[in-house]
Amino acid sequence: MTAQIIDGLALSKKLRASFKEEVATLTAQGKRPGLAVVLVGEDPASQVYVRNKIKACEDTGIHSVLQKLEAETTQVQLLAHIDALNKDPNIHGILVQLPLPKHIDADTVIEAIAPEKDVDGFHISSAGALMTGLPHGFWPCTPHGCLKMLDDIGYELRGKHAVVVGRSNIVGKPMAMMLLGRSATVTICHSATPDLAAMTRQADVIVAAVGKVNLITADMVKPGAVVLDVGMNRNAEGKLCGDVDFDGVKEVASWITPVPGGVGPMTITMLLANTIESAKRA
Ligand SMILES: Nc1nc2c(c(=O)[nH]1)N[C@@H](CN(C=O)c1ccc(C(=O)N[C@@H](CCC(=O)O)C(=O)O)cc1)CN2
Repeated sequence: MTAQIIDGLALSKKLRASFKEEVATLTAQGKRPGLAVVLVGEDPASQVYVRNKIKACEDTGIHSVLQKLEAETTQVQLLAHIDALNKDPNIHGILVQLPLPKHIDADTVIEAIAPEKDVDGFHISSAGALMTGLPHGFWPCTPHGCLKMLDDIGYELRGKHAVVVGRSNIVGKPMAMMLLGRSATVTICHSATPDLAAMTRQADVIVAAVGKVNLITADMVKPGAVVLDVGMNRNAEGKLCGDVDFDGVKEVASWITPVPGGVGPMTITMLLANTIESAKRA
């Protein structure tokens, strides 16, 4: 079996076209969605992601503001920027690009964002809403993008076994909650899981979100499983790749996401969706 590709670029294009129409309608009603992106320092990958986010806003008609702060910015200064954005009526979403420089505590910064503008879905209020199934807050963009991809291929999660590899607050934990919300049986694996392959071999759906090249190989995948690759790594040749050995696993899986062109673009697409939703709620 050769897996079918879940094309995150194509799905993003389709969704963003519908967002463009929605934004035009909101703008005509005087409710143009606005996103503020805050980047501290000069991490090269973060610069690319931030640029892509601003470009996606421009393409969709969303008002965007990029605040580039130098790496030496203090936590107090950053918190003052966030406070100003919290009070800005033209801004419906605030995003602080991660990772932050080591002298800044990311948790403190995330908690300073007004929950109603937390379009990254990282605030404790959004996390609590996801955990309890309440309809306020926002869902984190990367796992939400994964769920959208499963919906797009018409995959029914109810009763399926999903194995999430990775337990970060950004991907692993919220992904597990979203899958649970769809009545999947969910296993979360991490660095202390003794036999990862024994777990993944039982999975109907694997979400790999660790940041390790070739962590998931063909022998670890049940024939016909759906494999979503959230990893964003560089291999020994400097080529962008995920956590999954794509060439091997595609011969076993039924569906698979590529890197690049899979989950990554969907992260930005769901950020746009959250920003629009925030403007609608305002
Ligand atoms: N505040 C946030 N920080 C970070 C998040 C986040 O959701 N919010 N996630 C990641 C980085 N990220 C978004 O910020 C992100 C990563 C990758 C992509 C993407 O489209 N990747 C492309 C390849 C891009 C390239 O050529 O380098 C792909 O997979 O096709 C988008 C967003 C950590 N920080």
